Parts: sequence; C-alpha cells; structure tokens
Amino acid sequence: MSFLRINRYPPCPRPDLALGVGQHKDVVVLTVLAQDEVGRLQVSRRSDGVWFPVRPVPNALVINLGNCIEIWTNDNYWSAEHRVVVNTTRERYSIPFFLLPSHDVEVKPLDELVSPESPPRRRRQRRGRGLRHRSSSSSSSDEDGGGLGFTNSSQQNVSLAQLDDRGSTTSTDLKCEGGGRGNWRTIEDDIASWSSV
Ligand SMILES: O=C(O)CCC(=O)C(=O)O
Ligand SMILES: [Fe+2]
Repeated sequence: MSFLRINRYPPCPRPDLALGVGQHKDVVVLTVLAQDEVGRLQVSRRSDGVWFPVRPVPNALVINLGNCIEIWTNDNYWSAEHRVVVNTTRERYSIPFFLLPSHDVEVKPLDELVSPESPPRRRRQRRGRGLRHRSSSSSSSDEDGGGLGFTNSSQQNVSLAQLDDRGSTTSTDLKCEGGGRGNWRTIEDDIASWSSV
C-alpha cells in the first residue's frame, strides 16, 4: 500500500533544540518528494555522518531510495539517512509519496547479487512484518534482522510533552507546534542515536 503525505513544519523558536523530523531512513522502495522553496531537508553522508542540505530546485522532485532497495541490492544501493531541521521564521511544506511493495512481498537480497564473495547482508523479511515491527518495537534495526524499519525507531518519537519533562534539555520555553509527523526531537537525541548505531 503506497501513500502520500503532506507535512507541515511550523516555525520553531528554538531550532537549536528541535528537529522537524528526526534522523531516519524511509521504510519503502522509494520516496518521491516535493518540497517548497524553504528547504531544510538534510541528508547524511554515509562515510562520516556529516549532514548536507538537499536544496530545493524549482519544479524538481527529490527521489530517495528506501530500505527495500538497499536490501534487494544487497547494499549496493543505500537508503540515505535524512532529517528535517526547523527555523524560527518560515513555515515549510513537503509532500512525500512513499512507494511500497505489497504486504506479502518478501524483501531479501536478489540471488544475482549474492555470491560467496558477497554474502547476503540482510535476512529475508516480509514487508508487512517489517512495518509492524517498526511501529511496535523500541529496538528495531536492519542489522539485527529486526525489520525494514528505522534504524533508530526508539529515538524517533519524542513528543513535546516528553521533551518538556526532560529538564536537562533546557526546553522549558520550547513551545513548537508539532510539525511533520507531529513530533519534535532534540539535537541531543540525535547525537545519542548516532552513538548507539
Ligand atoms: O519533509 C521532508 O522534506 C522529508 C520528510 C521525510 O523524510 C519523511 O516524511 O519521511
Ligand atoms: Fe523520510
């Protein structure tokens, strides 16, 4: 079941403490993304984790390979880690279309791409199972065969309320509306999740 979503990112008074969408990989075959001129989507360079902006190009769509492609190609193609940062002044909209295989499709490295020199890097898994895993687990990762889901799903959903409860985030004045998926994450959460990968 493929689907389209509209994300709205309201301005945030403390962009140094919050993210619109936290670091993640898309649990899909591929994503076709329309973004407005505000920008703020960032992609992580795999070799060193440095974040780069995906600058909006007028009338262009961003194509993002998802976890299914990564698995089918036995890691010859990568599903890029990405995130959305926020800003103090400008509202942003994006419209991602997520292309997904049917629930009964098995996602595993293609036989042609597996050899003794290049053993399967992923376990076989069913797409439907992967998605269920993503939404219910707090420790999913591709590497442990836990599903197609986000590598850092335990870090993914920190709501504003939780954020405010965490005195150490100094977020008492942080009153952002939920943007994107309705959740904000702190930069500290991101750093914690990098070190746990
Ligand atoms: O809003 C964006 O530019 C990207 C959002 C995103 O990564 C997602 O919805 O999976
Ligand atoms: Fe995404």
